Amino acid sequence: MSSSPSVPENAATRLFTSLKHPDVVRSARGSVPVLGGPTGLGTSAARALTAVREEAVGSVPEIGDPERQIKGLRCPPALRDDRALADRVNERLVDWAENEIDLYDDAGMREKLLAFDPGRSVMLCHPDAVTFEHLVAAGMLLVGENAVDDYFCEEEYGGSPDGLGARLAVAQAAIDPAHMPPGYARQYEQALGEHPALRAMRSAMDHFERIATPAQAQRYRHDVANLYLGYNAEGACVQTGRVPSVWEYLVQRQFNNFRPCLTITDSVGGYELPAHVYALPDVQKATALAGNATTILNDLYSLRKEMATERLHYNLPIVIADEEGYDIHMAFQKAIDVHNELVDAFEALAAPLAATDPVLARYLAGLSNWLGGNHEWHSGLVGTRYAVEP
Ligand SMILES: CC(C)=CCC/C(C)=C(\C)COP(=O)(O)OP(=O)(O)O
Ligand SMILES: [Mg+2]
Repeated sequence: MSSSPSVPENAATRLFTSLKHPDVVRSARGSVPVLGGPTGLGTSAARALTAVREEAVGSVPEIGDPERQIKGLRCPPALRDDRALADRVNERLVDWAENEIDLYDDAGMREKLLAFDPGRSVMLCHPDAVTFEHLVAAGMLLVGENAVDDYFCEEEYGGSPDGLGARLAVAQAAIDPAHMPPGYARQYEQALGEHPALRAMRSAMDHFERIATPAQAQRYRHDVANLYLGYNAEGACVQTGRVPSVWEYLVQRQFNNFRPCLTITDSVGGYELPAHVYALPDVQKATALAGNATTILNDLYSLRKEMATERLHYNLPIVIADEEGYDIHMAFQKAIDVHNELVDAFEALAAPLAATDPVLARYLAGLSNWLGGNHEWHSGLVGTRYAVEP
């Protein structure tokens, strides 16, 4: 059964409401809208996008606990918080992971998944999700992506940098079918069915393809291939014990990035940013800036957890400390500045871009929503998974 989640009234939802033009807001399976030049809607979209940060805090004051947030971090506010909706999504995801995927073979699977709280992540990051099923599809991808990380990259479930590239190529083939003669194809099919992370990604992709157009599904595959390129870069650093320079780390982190989660915003919202608009250099730049900001935010919130491990700590403050000779506290402050510069650059670019095209305005607001939602999700896990100080 599906139902439309409630979305609080604020700057971003006014933006979405103002964009409900029949030519631009269609079901994800509908035809691609033809885009015109700048419109009156576009101009108001740009104003509303800029206003998301300034106005929405006032209209949704109950979201976010300053005590759990990193001081000095500038980020758009989350636009809604609906624990009951998050729980419903979690329930579906746990049922899927336990009964369809058999995701983790240890006894604590349910607790592990609930502690990770993927339902709250997608509820917060996609306040304009068009139906409950769209949120579930986003949640399955999130769980699958983390399963690949757990099983193939991290040590907890046998992951390691050794041989990582070969395993990630097969992981990509779980969402991007390989084509070969039938005799070999049977072995490939069997391999996909035998590994929990591969089963998860394949099933999640099936669900996603029900809410996405072929171009949106292909966008996702491309972003995940880049994610795996980034996992390989991290694996190489861990394997050789080499701390990259700051610029090189930022290059690697642009691939090893939350980007695949952000760029499904239109699919989850039930509309499509056309491929030729998505491909524009400034749209790519805005998307990268948003993805980089929200990924560096993860570095800040997860620093303490990551410093507690034995392996090389792949994290911006660590890299800054190594390059600049700072102590970790100074490096943490500098990494906050990097995050804030990325957010500012995203917003400075997004506002004029939004004025050019109402569908693009909605997509950019969706990226902004993801930044705010992801910040709230991370700070909500402070005390369990994350911390506010190094
Ligand atoms: C969900 C997804 C697409 C993740 C890809 C990128 C990624 C693994 C992160 C941005 C988070 O990195 P990290 O491994 O540091 O995660 P935790 O800090 O352990 O949550
Ligand atoms: Mg981290």
